[in-house]
Amino acid sequence: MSESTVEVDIVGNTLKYGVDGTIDFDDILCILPDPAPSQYRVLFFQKTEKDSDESEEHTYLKKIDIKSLPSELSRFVTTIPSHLQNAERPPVIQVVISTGSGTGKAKTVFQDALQPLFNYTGLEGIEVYETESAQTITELTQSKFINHAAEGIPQTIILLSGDGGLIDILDIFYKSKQTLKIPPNIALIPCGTGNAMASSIGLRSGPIPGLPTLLQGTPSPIPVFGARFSPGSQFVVDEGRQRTPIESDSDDAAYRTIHGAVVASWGLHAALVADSDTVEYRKFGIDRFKMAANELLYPSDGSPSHRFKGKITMTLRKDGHEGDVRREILGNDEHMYALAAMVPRLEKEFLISPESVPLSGEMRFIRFGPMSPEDALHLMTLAYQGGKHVTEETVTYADIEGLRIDFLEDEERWRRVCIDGKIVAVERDGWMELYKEPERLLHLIQ
Ligand SMILES: Nc1ncnc2c1ncn2[C@@H]1O[C@H](COP(=O)(O)OP(=O)(O)OP(=O)(O)O)[C@@H](O)[C@H]1O
Repeated sequence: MSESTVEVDIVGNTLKYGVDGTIDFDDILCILPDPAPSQYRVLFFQKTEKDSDESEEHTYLKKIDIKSLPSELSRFVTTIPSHLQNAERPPVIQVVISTGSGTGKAKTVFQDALQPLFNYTGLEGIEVYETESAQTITELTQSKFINHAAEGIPQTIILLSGDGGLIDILDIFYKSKQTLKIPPNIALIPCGTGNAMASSIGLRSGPIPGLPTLLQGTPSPIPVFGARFSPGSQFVVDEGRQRTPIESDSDDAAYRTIHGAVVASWGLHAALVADSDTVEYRKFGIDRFKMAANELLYPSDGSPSHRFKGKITMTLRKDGHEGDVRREILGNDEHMYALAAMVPRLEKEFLISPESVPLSGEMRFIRFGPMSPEDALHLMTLAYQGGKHVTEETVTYADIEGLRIDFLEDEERWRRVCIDGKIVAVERDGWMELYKEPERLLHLIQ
């Protein structure tokens, strides 16, 4: 790096270099010590302004090499973590670009920031995969990630996606019959719509969210829940037009299982996620959820919002008895919103479960019954205002060990549930049961 190292000055909270180079401290990703003595590499973000209607705004990762380290910059000095570089047991680094996530920015984020990060840090041999269909991540997990884990090969999977990518991976891991020797490390670069997991572990700030944590975070086990369905239940895919079977993870034909780490819901939440998962709605980014909610609360045919019918049974811990549980059936069979969450946030500002601690393994249940659209919207607004909805009398908020719903609906569209963004249509007279998985097979960099 020596041929192009520059002198720097610190003025306030900015680094000045060259003729008119300026870097705001907030735009510094990290400073890497160079193998050469007294040299450092500053990695920083630089935004290009949108100069015409056609061109998109980009945030690029750039670098300068500097001759000395002013003390004001010492807090940025970072060494490459062992989940990216390890002389003794080099990890396989795999990047997955989910081209269908969010509003389709994942590839741009990779080209503008992640690829330069690899170049500037000298990380080589990175395997990069782009999704070509909704099955790509599942196929990659079956053909690559599971085998590495079974062979004891350390691996880091960098996911440029929403929650969907994480869920595709974990479902295959939890259904695998292989003995898994080493959990993969998963790093999230949130590129989805809700990005519930990334929002919950605090990855949603900075010019490229997730990138600082990739460099400075450490792995933690991911708690996972299982959702068992009565055997005729199916995935809803292709904008609601098709149904696909749920792979069974056991020889037991009595149920089907899906795994998740974020949320299982029925009622308003599941219906709005399902209805808004179309190419048309996806163009609106995060607003697609509010638009679909509006249509459900104020149906355009003038009918009242739906009263979802089903019997809900909560499994609760008995006070003071570790491991002992009791079951409680809700007194009312009509519902508007029923949701179990393993994380506090479903979007950056949507705090559905303020008492949830991310990655703690707790599961919380949030439910309210049929009410006017205005009152329902008020509760949703409170959720955006620091999760205040949970103190309202109309809301049930409970720390649960499990949950069962027996659906009492004739029409399929009211039997749709959402598991971490995936939609399942439960069969008529069918049921869903949620439970906490005892094992932790994957690690998340946080
Ligand atoms: N090239 C592709 N063709 C078809 N489907 C794709 C493609 N790439 C990704 N997908 C699918 O698009 C969906 C995107 O899900 P993902 O969770 O990553 O984003 P999101 O739904 O926008 O965000 P979130 O779940 O955080 O709200 C997934 O079901 C994924 O399998």
